[in-house]
Parts: sequence; structure tokens; C-alpha cells
Amino acid sequence: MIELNNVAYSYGGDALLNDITFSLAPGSFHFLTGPSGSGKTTFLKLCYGALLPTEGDIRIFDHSAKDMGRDAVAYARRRIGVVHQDCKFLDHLPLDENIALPLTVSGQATPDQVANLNELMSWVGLTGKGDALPPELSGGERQRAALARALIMSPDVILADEPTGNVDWEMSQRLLRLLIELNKMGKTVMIATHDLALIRAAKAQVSARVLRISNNALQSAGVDL
Ligand SMILES: Nc1ncnc2c1ncn2[C@@H]1O[C@H](COP(=O)(O)OP(=O)(O)OP(=O)(O)O)[C@@H](O)[C@H]1O
Repeated sequence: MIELNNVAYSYGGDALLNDITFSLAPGSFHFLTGPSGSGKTTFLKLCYGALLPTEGDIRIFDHSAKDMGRDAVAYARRRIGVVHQDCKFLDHLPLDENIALPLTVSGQATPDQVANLNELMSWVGLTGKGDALPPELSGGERQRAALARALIMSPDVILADEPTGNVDWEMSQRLLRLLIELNKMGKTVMIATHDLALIRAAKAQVSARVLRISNNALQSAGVDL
């Protein structure tokens, strides 16, 4: 689905990521960990085509990221749902409009996807919050709304950047259960997190591969984490 071949990335100075080869298989569940500043967000951005590699090649749904035309980019945007670390919303728009924004912007919403909104709000536990403005939401509600927004286009792949960053343990478990449920429905999931307790909790429930960025390289994390 997403393949990185000998990829390096630099924001201008020395390479932040070096010689990374990785393949995201359909239906897999990955964690991506590593110290703050090691490049987890950068890696995810490469995976969804928001950044282009400085060296090497990235293939996203069989298109080289470097040569993707407008149609291929639009296709990839539909198939990859991203939960961003900062959970930004348009504060003047009610929550349901914020969540539906990817549909509105794409102009390609199918009736099924529109009907999906209420179901999605209920699934993430936000029934009744559709009229609320984003500043009126709690941290946990914002995180679940960010997940709902990532899912509105019915993507096959979910890339979640610290999706449990600002919530307590109980809420992080709730978010984790949602992501595991998505994986059990056949979605491919990758979660960037520095929360090793979350990874241990997940490994008891799902077969997950844990990767770590260390010294600019991507490695398999040890069993002890
Ligand atoms: N747009 C940018 N321009 C220049 N440097 C950047 C940019 N974005 C990130 N960086 C730098 O790249 C490095 C990796 O950042 P990144 O956000 O990918 O790390 P991370 O592992 O996700 O960190 P955290 O766990 O703190 O979120 C950091 O040193 C950061 O300052």
C-alpha cells in the first residue's frame, strides 16, 4: 500500500531520516515509536505524500510520490485517513461540519459517506455533540473528533500521530479500542506514539509490529520495548 525504498529526508541540514526501507502491508497494525524529535511525524508525512523524500522513492498505492499527478494525490487522500497530532479544527464551524470537511472539500462525497456521519459520531461516542463548536470540547472529545474526521472518507489506511497525546489513561484505552476495532474491520493502522504503556496494552489485544526511529534509522523495536 505504501512503500519506502532507501528513503532519506532532510529539512535542510543533516538527514533526519536515512536509508529507510519499509512496506506497509494491507491489514497490518504498526506502532512507530522513538524519542521526541526523532522524526515520527516526518515519517508519517512521507507516508501520506505531504513530504517528498530527499533521496530514494516512496510508492503510495503504486504511484511514485514524486510523480503523482492531481488525480493520484486525490485518490491517496481518500484512501489514507490522517489523525494529526495537533487536532486542529475550524473553531467557528460546528463539529459535524468540521468532521465532514474532507467530504465537502473533495466535492466527491458519495451518499453513503454523507449518511456515514451520524453513524461515525455515534461510533466515536460524540452523539449530540455535532452542534458544539470545537473550543467547547474536552481534550478527549477533540481526539475522538479528529479520529472521526480521519475516517469520514472511509479510508483503507489510518495514520495516527500521537492520537492519545493529551488524554488520561482511560480515554487513551478507549481510543486504542477504536483503532483496534478498525483494524479488525480490515483497515491498515499505524500509530506514532511515545507511550510505551499504550503499546504494551495494545499488544495484548492485537498482533502489532513495533518500529522505532533511532539514530535517523527505522528499526524493529525489541520485545521488551
Ligand atoms: N517544517 C520543519 N522545518 C524544519 N525542521 C523541522 C520541521 N518539522 C520538523 N522539523 C524538525 O525535525 C525533527 C523531527 O521532527 P518530528 O516532528 O518529525 O519528530 P517527532 O518524532 O514526531 O517528535 P515528537 O515526538 O516531539 O512529536 C525535529 O528536530 C523538528 O524540529
